[in-house]
Amino acid sequence: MNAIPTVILNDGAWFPELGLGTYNLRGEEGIEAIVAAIEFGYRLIDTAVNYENEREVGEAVRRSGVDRDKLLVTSKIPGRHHGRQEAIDSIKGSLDVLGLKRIDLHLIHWPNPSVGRYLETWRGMIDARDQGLVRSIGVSNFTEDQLTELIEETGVAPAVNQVELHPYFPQEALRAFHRTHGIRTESWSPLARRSELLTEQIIQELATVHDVTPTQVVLRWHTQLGSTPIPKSADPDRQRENADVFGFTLTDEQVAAISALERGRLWDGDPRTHEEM
Ligand SMILES: NC(=O)C1=CN([C@@H]2O[C@H](COP(=O)(O)OP(=O)(O)OC[C@H]3O[C@@H](n4cnc5c(N)ncnc54)[C@H](OP(=O)(O)O)[C@@H]3O)[C@@H](O)[C@H]2O)C=CC1
Ligand SMILES: O=C(O)C(=O)[C@@H](O)[C@H](O)C(=O)CO
Repeated sequence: MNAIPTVILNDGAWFPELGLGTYNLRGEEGIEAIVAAIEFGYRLIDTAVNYENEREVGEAVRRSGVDRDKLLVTSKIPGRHHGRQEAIDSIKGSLDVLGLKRIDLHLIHWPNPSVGRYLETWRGMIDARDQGLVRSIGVSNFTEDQLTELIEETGVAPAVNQVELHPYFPQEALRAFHRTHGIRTESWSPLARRSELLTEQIIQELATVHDVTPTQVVLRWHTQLGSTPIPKSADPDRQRENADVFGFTLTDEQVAAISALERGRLWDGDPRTHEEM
């Protein structure tokens, strides 16, 4: 298997082109699944306070035996912790539960615009970075307008915006905005949560053409768009399959044909209206 390549974020930190989602990976089985992924070469592990599995992620990092500096752990501030001091307290809480000295990338999980505290929260994230509690800071589910506000008010652009992105929802305009501002795109639900996406004719055809699996076609599409997908799998064979996508290249036409599957979000996760606490 080819190693997972890395890119450099706008703050100079390294960042893998593919990582592991951990939503619903909990308990001893969850720890074992995450350790297995690290053994296959995953270096980016995505968690959140609201996944209630930061303990498992921290334990997997320790158990893996891989040098801490070669692993990148992401966690996220939930809506109920919005606010400048609340953000710092939330990060300290995450560090405690993870049992780690540093979080590599911390995100505001959802902007929750009706609460109106994401800008204050962003100021707290900047403080936390300056205090060395986290290495990189970013956001999740932020729109262009919200990103613009953060940048104009603080002069600090998020390193990453983790958003819903898959062939049914390719987010072309938002990705272009990210490119202009040096923000790395990260794709959540990159496999569209194993919906009928994997049986779409174009995906099946390209899998045959490249002698890979449908999942690998989809994940390669993400990386060629310049986004970091974080597929979740509890199964070691599927984890290995998902990470092994750097040995073939889709043509520009093939990338465009996959993007043409666009039809919209998986569920009603529009961050202008959907809020999570
Ligand atoms: N910031 C945010 O608001 C959000 C962030 N996320 C993050 O993104 C991650 C990934 O998104 P998620 O919603 O989990 O969905 P994914 O698109 O990653 O799909 C996960 C599903 O696909 C299955 N699967 C994985 N690999 C394969 C494969 N090779 N072949 C067939 N089926 C496969 C998994 O099953 P199995 O485990 O059995 O393999 C699981 O049912 C989350 O885990 C979380 O970390 C997700 C949603 C919102
Ligand atoms: O997985 C995440 O990070 C989420 O934010 C989820 O809560 C997601 O919004 C979801 O699964 C809702 O059904």
